[in-house]
Amino acid sequence: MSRWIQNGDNVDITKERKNATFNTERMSAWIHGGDEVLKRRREILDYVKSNPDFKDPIPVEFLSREERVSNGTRKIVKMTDNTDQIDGADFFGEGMYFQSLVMGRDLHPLSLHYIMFLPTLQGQTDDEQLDEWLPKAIARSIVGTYAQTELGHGTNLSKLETTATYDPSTQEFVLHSPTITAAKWWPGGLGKSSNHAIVVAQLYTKGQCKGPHPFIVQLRDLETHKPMKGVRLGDIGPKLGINGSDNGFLLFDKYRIPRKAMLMRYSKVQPDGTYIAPAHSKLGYGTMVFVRSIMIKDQATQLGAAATIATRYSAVRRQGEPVVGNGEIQILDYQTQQYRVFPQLARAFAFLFAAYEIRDLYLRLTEELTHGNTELLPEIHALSSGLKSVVSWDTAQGIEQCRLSCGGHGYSQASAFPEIYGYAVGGCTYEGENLVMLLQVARYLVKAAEETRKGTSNLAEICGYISKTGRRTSSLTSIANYTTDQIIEDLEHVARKQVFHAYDKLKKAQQHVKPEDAWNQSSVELAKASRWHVRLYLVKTFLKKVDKAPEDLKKVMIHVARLYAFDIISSSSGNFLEEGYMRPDQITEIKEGVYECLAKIRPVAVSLVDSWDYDDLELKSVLGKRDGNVYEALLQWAQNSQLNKSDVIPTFEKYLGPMMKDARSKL
Ligand SMILES: CCCCCCCCCCCCCCCCCCCCC/C=C/C(=O)SCCNC(=O)CCNC(=O)[C@H](O)C(C)(C)COP(=O)(O)OP(=O)(O)OC[C@H]1O[C@@H](n2cnc3c(N)ncnc32)[C@H](O)[C@@H]1OP(=O)(O)O
Ligand SMILES: Cc1cc2nc3c(=O)[nH]c(=O)nc-3n(C[C@H](O)[C@H](O)[C@H](O)COP(=O)(O)OP(=O)(O)OC[C@H]3O[C@@H](n4cnc5c(N)ncnc54)[C@H](O)[C@@H]3O)c2cc1C
Repeated sequence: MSRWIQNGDNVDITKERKNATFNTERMSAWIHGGDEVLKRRREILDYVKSNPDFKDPIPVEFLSREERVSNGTRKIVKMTDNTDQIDGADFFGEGMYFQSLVMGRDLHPLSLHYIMFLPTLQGQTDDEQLDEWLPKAIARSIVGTYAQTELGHGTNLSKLETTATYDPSTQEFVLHSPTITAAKWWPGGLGKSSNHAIVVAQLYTKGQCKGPHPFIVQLRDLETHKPMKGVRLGDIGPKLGINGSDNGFLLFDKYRIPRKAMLMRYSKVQPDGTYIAPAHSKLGYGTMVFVRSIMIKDQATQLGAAATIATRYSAVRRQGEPVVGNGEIQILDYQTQQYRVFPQLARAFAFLFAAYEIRDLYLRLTEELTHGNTELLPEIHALSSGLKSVVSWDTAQGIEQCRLSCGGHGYSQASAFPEIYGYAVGGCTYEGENLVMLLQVARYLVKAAEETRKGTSNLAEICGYISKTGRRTSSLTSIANYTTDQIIEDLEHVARKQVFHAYDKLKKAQQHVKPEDAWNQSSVELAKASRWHVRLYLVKTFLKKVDKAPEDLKKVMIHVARLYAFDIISSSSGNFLEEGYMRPDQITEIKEGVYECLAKIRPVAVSLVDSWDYDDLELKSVLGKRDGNVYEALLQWAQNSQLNKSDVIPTFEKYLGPMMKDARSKL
């Protein structure tokens, strides 16, 4: 039974909760990593709810840009005054939850300080630099961002234009933006809030360019907060989402910084200008790998929120009367509605469980790097890049499906969908544009294919399927007997086939054209191979997690996990039918499997979304309210509109009034 049934809740949603075949508390604990984690979430929630400093004056949708930045800044300062309320070391868990409750989806002027500035200091400084900068950054006596992208270059770091030229006579670097396209553009919090930044610039020493390197740079005076001489910066204006964040631009005019401003854990420049290269050329990209890994949980949380809103609303919304006279039915009863919403819920779970895996892998990498071992780097780069791309894309599409499933009310900002979408879809672009990152995965897969073809393969577990000899036809007989192993075998077949298809295309093209043209001409197929590789990983991870679940939870979650897999197969049936691997009747079976899963999930859908443990404070959606009383809440929400401050607005007196008066006088 759910703990959420209260007097005054909408009757339909109450009835749904009574249908639960499992304990939502147990399910929540399983989803979030155990009873203790759940208990801590509740404590953090209670703390946030009880603190008036974290309240918004009105829903943020009604605030202007300046008010959003100001309100966000006020809250994040209060929030970070109170980090003793959470386990600071558990950024992925308690940190992200705390900030999500307090800050919502607007981001804020300290986002980059915590997500990239601090992690770069931790990951890229030598001991002396760490001692100098980390305490200041933790104490927030300085606020920093991560300034890498430029107007002219985002993806291709090797062509960044900002230069850092070493001058041994003064032991300083001279930072310079030689062109307009060299202007740093996008960094969060850069416009008006940060007084420091990690600036990624082309390092020149002894007349040679050594490629992009990170520097810690003071941008504003610590007392007046005015830009330093030689530094020009500002806000880049409103965006599709995250308008509480002052993303900014930055130009340098021969701005001098000390030699020790170059972060020297891996690469070094000695006082005489001698350059010492890092053990692995991509170690300097470590913070991006970190963010790509934490993004997976963030995206899963956004898609889970969208699915929760759509499911709860679909339980209380009644529309259509299939049997005339029997009254309108809950829209959740329509199979088409279930087909639209439940796969999004299944995806959100798949992404969350993958997020746990990538977190563990990232922690292993950090540990290995402390021993100077970089072996895991290519694997985690490929996996985090691939997950980031597939997850953020599916999340954006999924949020939109959830929005559409709520009809007209989904289009209102009251639903929270515009906020959720605007926030989450940025993830398709930042930390590496999705297609570019898929092509990074492809480089890894091409190597695995090459190894396999040479017969010398000793592949990492994650791409072990590439060297397997699979079946020529699917062993699926009936959906009821379709086992986890068979599902994985079938997905492995398609992933492997696409990897070799792309690989062979590339090799063939290489015989006729230059390597870069061959790559370009094969890139659509290569990106497809990457997507299949990631989907396979997601399905495996999800099924593995459910396999280990306690029996009472497994009974429910198995349908969700199978829906995730069947939805992938049925919506790409062409790939499975190719060369007769599957027969049309097998695809029909899988489609029936989808419908069966929808029917199994239907009665417990509300309880399943309750198990995600979103509080109304976190959802920030009128449609997704736990009590289901959406109509009263919509009417109340609309009262916040600035236009409702008076019955007759000045614009009427100015334009519409005279127009109508004039027309009346002519009749
Ligand atoms: C405790 C207190 C708590 C307080 C709480 C506060 C709470 C704070 C808030 C928390 C909120 C949580 C929510 C989190 C998510 C939301 C975040 C939103 C913020 C968004 C911020 C965005 C920032 C940015 O976007 S920064 C800019 C990012 N830019 C990019 O990603 C650029 C993409 N380009 C690249 O990465 C590269 O250029 C690349 C990889 C495309 C090509 O690089 P290259 O150097 O040209 O290399 P290439 O020749 O292609 O390849 C050579 C070789 O190297 C391999 N490679 C490349 N990269 C890596 C790597 N990183 N690691 C390992 N190997 C790598 C590549 O694969 C090649 O290998 P081979 O094939 O073997 O040759
Ligand atoms: C919300 C948001 C927040 C951000 N925050 C920060 C920040 O804090 N700090 C920071 O430094 N940056 C930040 N960025 C910038 C972000 O990292 C870049 O936008 C991103 O890396 C993509 O680079 P780009 O914009 O130059 O796109 P481009 O690289 O110009 O991409 C444009 C198109 O070209 C394609 N393309 C490019 N290269 C290739 C290739 N090699 N092969 C095939 N196709 C290619 C892409 O797929 C894409 O379709 C942020 C961006 C956003 C949207």
